[in-house]
Amino acid sequence: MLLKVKNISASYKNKKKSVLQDISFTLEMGQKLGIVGESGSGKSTLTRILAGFHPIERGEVLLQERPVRAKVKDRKWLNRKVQLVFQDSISSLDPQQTVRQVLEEPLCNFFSLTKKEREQQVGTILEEVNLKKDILNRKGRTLSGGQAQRVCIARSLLARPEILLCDEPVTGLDMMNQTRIINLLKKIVAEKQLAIIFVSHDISLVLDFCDVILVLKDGQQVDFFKAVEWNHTDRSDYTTKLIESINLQSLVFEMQRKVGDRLHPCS
Ligand SMILES: Nc1ncnc2c1ncn2[C@@H]1O[C@H](COP(=O)(O)OP(=O)(O)OP(=O)(O)O)[C@@H](O)[C@H]1O
Repeated sequence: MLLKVKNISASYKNKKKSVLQDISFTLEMGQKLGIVGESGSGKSTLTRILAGFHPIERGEVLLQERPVRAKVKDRKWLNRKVQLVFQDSISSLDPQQTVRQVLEEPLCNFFSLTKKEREQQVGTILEEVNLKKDILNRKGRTLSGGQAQRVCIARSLLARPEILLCDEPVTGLDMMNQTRIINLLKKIVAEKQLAIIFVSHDISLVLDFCDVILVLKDGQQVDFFKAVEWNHTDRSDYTTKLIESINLQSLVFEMQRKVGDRLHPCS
């Protein structure tokens, strides 16, 4: 078991009620977990907890059996194991840094490598995320949204994380770039030994991309199910409404394609 979240609750100082109540799920290596829910349902709070940025009130989170806590002394350990990719990729890049500096940072922070080894790893990761080498001397603010998101994904992967935590990673990108980033993330999980947690308000995207889905509503877990079992009858009314709200034709097509891919992985 890679990650175990057991009956956690969380709140903010200025809020009377817990903003997350009794959340439980597990995540295995290589799995893609989607967290879906409307605005204010607690998705970002949950991701902050998993990355060790927000404390829990009750319950526990175990990453490879070790408790995840919002403590400074656990910061370095968690920073490498759980890497974050945000929606607003351009503003998560330091405007003063070149892409080369951005990509070398995790290598310097987490590993003892020679300059040549760092250059090799940066070169390899650029190829993996489909970026050309000439991007290395450019600064974050000169990049397009799609390029900036690829740089952020590359930076995260260089830390060799166990979990890539993507919070609305394609929101704000045009359709073409959304598809490219989703395909890139699919390729990454298929090739590397890691798990992805993909946070989105868009259930059709999550059903297409993820293996298991956690649905949140007002801080409560209303469903946790396998994506291929999306049409089972024991879904909550809320999840059923969410699913009904998307274009059913395209969903059936996507699910058939997904099941087909699993049955015939080489075709
Ligand atoms: N820093 C904060 N201080 C106080 N309350 C907060 C804070 N951040 C979030 N909240 C509250 O916690 C609840 C959950 O918010 P959260 O941002 O986790 O939801 P979300 O599902 O990620 O929403 P969105 O999709 O809009 O980002 C909301 O009621 C929100 O108002």
